[in-house]
Amino acid sequence: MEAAVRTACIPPKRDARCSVAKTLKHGGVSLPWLDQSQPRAESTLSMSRLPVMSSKRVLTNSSGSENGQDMAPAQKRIRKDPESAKPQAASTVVGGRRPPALATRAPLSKPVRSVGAATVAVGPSRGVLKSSTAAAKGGNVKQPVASTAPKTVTGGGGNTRRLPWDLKGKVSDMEGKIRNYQTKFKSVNQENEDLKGSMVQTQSKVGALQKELESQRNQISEYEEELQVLAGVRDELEKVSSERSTLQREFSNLEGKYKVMETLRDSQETELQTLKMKLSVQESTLTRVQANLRDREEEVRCLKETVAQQKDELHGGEMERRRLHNTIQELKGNIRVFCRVRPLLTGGLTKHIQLPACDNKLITLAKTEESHTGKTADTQKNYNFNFDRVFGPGTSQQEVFEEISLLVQSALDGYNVCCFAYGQTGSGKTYTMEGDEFDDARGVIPRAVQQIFKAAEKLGAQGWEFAFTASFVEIYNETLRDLLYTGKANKRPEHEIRKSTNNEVTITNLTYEKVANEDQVHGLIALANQNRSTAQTAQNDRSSRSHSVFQLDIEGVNTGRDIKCKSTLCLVDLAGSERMMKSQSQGERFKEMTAINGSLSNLGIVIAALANKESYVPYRNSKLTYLLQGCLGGNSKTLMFVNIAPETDSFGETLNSLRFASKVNDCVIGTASANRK
Ligand SMILES: Nc1ncnc2c1ncn2[C@@H]1O[C@H](COP(=O)(O)OP(=O)(O)OP(=O)(O)O)[C@@H](O)[C@H]1O
Repeated sequence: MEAAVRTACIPPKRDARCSVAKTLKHGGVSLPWLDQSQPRAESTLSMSRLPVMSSKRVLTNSSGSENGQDMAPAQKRIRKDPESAKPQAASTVVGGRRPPALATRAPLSKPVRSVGAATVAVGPSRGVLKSSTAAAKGGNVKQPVASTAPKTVTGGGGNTRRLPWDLKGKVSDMEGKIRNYQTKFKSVNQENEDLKGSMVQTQSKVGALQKELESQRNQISEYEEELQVLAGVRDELEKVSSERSTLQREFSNLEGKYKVMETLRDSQETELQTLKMKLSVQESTLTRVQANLRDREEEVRCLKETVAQQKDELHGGEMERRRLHNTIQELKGNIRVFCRVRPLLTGGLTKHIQLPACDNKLITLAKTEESHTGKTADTQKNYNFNFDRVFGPGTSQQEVFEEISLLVQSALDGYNVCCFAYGQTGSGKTYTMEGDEFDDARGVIPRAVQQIFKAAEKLGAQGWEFAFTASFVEIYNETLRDLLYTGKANKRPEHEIRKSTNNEVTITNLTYEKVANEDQVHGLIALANQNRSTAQTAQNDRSSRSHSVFQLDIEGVNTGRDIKCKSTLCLVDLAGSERMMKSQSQGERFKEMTAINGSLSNLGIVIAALANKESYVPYRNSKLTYLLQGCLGGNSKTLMFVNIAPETDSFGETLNSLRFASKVNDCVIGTASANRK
């Protein structure tokens, strides 16, 4: 019933406000909260209810939710900017648009009718509603409703209305309402003050909270910094941890190695012990050996003394050998002649000639002479020649060399030695001097060279050192030609024989090749043969018409005994000695034969002059004698091979050669003396 009365007394908000305003204007009563000229009162009213409504209700409607979370942002906005919230609320009310909105939104929360007359004043705020309700409960709201009951008319819907004429009643109602509103206004003001107070408190709390928040933020930033530091520390720790694990792995590896090393050390210690034992055994052995060694050293010292004595004796023996050797050579004569008969090459013997009878030193050349008259029998004429040695046709190269090897030995003892082969063309001069390349057929030159180097090596043990220089020269038509020349043919130099102040004969521009062994000499002989064959191609059979002279200069030094020796081994293959008449030479050949015969007859003249001890020896009459001057003089040992051919048609030349050789053989060229210092 009371609710019904309250509902009847409360008009729709807008209508009621307008009707009250009209009534008051008409009645001359001034209501400050309705007057447009009193914005302060309305503003105050608005502040008391609208901010709450606008913040809470609007948020509720817009989101459709009333929970605290949705409200929180709005509340925060109000707290942050409370001043800005006031005009908003005020403008909402002043614009006069808020009430319809409230009326429209009212059904979303609670039915308007349940609020009763307090709906306009309270609005949707629960706090205000509670206050209004509390005010109503206080009895202020209910008062004007019951006093005019007799003068009200109840409509079909149950509402009570005053009769139109009951103005007093209406005024009374309005006054009741005014009182009611004033009471509400007061309570709202009070509530507003309370809210202000609480807002100030809240603001101070907010400030405190902000400070606290700031300090919290600072602390957070400190914590963050600390966190960063700690993150760094954590990284460091992680690094250290990984390093630690690496170190642990290395450590475990090292442990493994250490164990292996320990095992190795143990085995080596064992080995060391064994070695120590062996060492002690060895040391005792060494002591014994050292004692033995001292004994042996003493023995060696004694032996060395003996060796030295024996060396002295050997040297004395060597000197004695040389002296005796020289004596023998002197007894044999310083110029000796060997005759060698070449074997028959082609045909057999004719009935008119016999092979020369050879008997060591005798050769008999026999010739059967036919009786021209026919009355007497054919007569045989023998030509006997004595030489130092006669080699028959069957004599080997080795046998021939054995006879002259003593002479070759003299070259190492410091004597000049000259060996030359004389004879007609084809009699075997080259065969005797050079021979064939096969071992058995090797001639005097290769065998002499071999002997020289072997003997030099043996003498090396007695302190001798030898140096050898080889040269090979050809004399053709009284012209010298270097057989060891290796340059261009058109640039061959000319050569002259020179004699130094110490009577040494040299040839200008000649190749003097230092040789140290037998093979090198063989190489030079091969080169000389090549040079001779080249010349021979240009001029047929030239070698037969030229003299070839191989010279080996020997220098020996015995430093220990301060002895030096110097000598020349001269080996000569003479040109063919056939007579000019037989050859019936003409032109170039005549010139050749003239040169050959001139040099060969001059050789005979020189030998004869030496034999006769003539004051003048015509060495310079031919290149051959000039070149061989050192080897033909008093300080030399000379050997002449006279080579003869056994054929019938060579009889005359053979006889001629034997006669020439016989003259040489009769010469006694004085006593040779060794060239020693
Ligand atoms: N003792 C010998 N035993 C075998 N063969 C020989 C003997 N002597 C010479 N001959 C041979 O006789 C030939 C002529 O000999 P060689 O050429 O030595 O004569 P040469 O006197 O040097 O002639 P040239 O004056 O023309 O040089 C050669 O074929 C050679 O091999």
